[in-house]
Amino acid sequence: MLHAYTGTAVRSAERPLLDAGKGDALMRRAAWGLASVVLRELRARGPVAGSTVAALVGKGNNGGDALWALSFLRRRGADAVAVPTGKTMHEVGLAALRRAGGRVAEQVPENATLLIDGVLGTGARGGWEPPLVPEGVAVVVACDLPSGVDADTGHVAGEVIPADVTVTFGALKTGLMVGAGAHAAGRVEVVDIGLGPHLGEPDLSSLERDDALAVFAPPAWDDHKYRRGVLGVCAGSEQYPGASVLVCSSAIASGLGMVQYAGPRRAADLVLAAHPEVVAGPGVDGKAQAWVAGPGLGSDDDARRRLAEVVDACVDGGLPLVLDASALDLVSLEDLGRLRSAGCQVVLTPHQGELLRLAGRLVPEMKTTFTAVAGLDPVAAARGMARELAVVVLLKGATTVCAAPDGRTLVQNEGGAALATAGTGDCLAGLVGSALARTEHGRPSPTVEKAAAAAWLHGTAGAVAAEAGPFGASTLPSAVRHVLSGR
Ligand SMILES: NC(=O)C1=CN([C@@H]2O[C@H](COP(=O)(O)OP(=O)(O)OC[C@H]3O[C@@H](n4cnc5c(N)ncnc54)[C@H](OP(=O)(O)O)[C@@H]3O)[C@@H](O)[C@H]2O)[C@@H](O)CC1
Ligand SMILES: Nc1ncnc2c1ncn2[C@@H]1O[C@H](COP(=O)(O)OP(=O)(O)O)[C@@H](O)[C@H]1O
Repeated sequence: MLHAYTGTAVRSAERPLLDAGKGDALMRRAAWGLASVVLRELRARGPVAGSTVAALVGKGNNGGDALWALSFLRRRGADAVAVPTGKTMHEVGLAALRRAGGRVAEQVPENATLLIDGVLGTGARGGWEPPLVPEGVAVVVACDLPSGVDADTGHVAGEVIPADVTVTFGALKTGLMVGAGAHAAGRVEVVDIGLGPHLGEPDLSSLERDDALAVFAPPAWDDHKYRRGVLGVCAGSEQYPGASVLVCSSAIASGLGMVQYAGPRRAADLVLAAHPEVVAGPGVDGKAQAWVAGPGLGSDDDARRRLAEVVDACVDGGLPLVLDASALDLVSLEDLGRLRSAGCQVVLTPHQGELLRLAGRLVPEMKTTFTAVAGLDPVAAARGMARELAVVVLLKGATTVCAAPDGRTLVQNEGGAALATAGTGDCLAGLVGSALARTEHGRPSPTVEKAAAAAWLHGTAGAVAAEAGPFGASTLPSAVRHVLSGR
């Protein structure tokens, strides 16, 4: 599991070391880490001696890191060129560069093969306008953060130079894990500068492969179908029958004992045609150990009745429930209160539009806040909703944010924009349901972690599917099987 800290927290962690007079040592350690990554990138492309490395240098400490890194690179024989973006540069760093034989230029030289972005780090406020990067630059390495990324949220207020690699100091920053910041950062490498004892609790985390696969573990040798997990699916309608197939297919592909479908004839027939193993009927009676409700349900009286039936079944059995799509427009505060009282784990899986509608209906006093933060700070939006409604919220988007009522938050970035196609959210709902329905043989995982594991599997399957070209949601379940087969 990866852990990230806000830029603010990292700055506070640096404070005792700065107060102890260790600022210069910290900077040199950070810069040496940056130079090491740059050397590796250069060596992968040819000899270091004789190559030209340029750095865009801001006036703060981020620029100081870049200047020191250039000085180390100059001593390895590279032509090291600082390009200031303001009137001043970090004095000690500049002196080090000059001592090493580096130079200062007004523009990035046309023959530069590698560019260090050392303009803004954790001290950035608002946006900036980067200069044009010459075409010959083969690699961009960001110093601490791509300049202009908000280290606390990942929001990019202005423009950004997309990095191939970001070398970040002290700890992963939240801004490198969320939204535009995660997208601009490229591959992220962390350089330890000794902040560990001062960092405290992480702001958020992200599941890695093994964490997610532990949730979707294979059955135990003596499992039977009911012990592996039975998922109830209340999805699809006469108008949107396909959603029922997508939810059931992805759940089956993730490895469950049984999928039970509750819905109208036309949708049930489609499900059975695709998966004769599904147990289908009009109502909720059966052996489900968790339910997914919502995809393709519609908004008519029948949808209301069907959702009410599932909520009753979950309340009666204390069963976990995933509410997605139409169900997010239908569920009431009273429903959520009853589920909570019955001890049910509840996961809401809105995209941004659904989150805003949900806020408007259920927490009108918070609507303005949610509208303000939803786009630029999805973590705050998901956390706010999870806290207000006392449920786990999985907020979909380029970064999927899973937040628990106590604030614990996991973010996943595995999928790409190829996932932005109708019905992939239905597949995700099936995977979240599967994570909640399955019997845990090892250490029990908190609900928020199960939701994040489903997001990891969904995103990774999306990436696998995209390798073969554009795809539709019905392709995802086979990619889910592919991912799980590579355990
Ligand atoms: N502390 C340490 O010992 C260590 C710190 N480390 C490094 O320091 C970095 C933080 O350094 P920092 O605090 O100097 O801030 P930094 O990100 O360089 O930028 C602030 C400068 O830019 C300016 N500015 C702000 N926004 C702007 C905008 N939109 N457009 C244009 N200008 C803008 C702002 O000027 P102002 O507007 O305030 O006059 C200020 O001068 C951190 O990311 C890491 O790389 C490592 O070496 C480890 C040890
Ligand atoms: N730009 C993107 N990058 C990565 N994933 C995305 C992007 N856009 C959408 N997704 C993912 O695609 C899925 C879409 O879900 P949703 O909007 O509910 O679709 P539907 O309701 O049609 O099934 C979500 O899992 C979301 O996180």
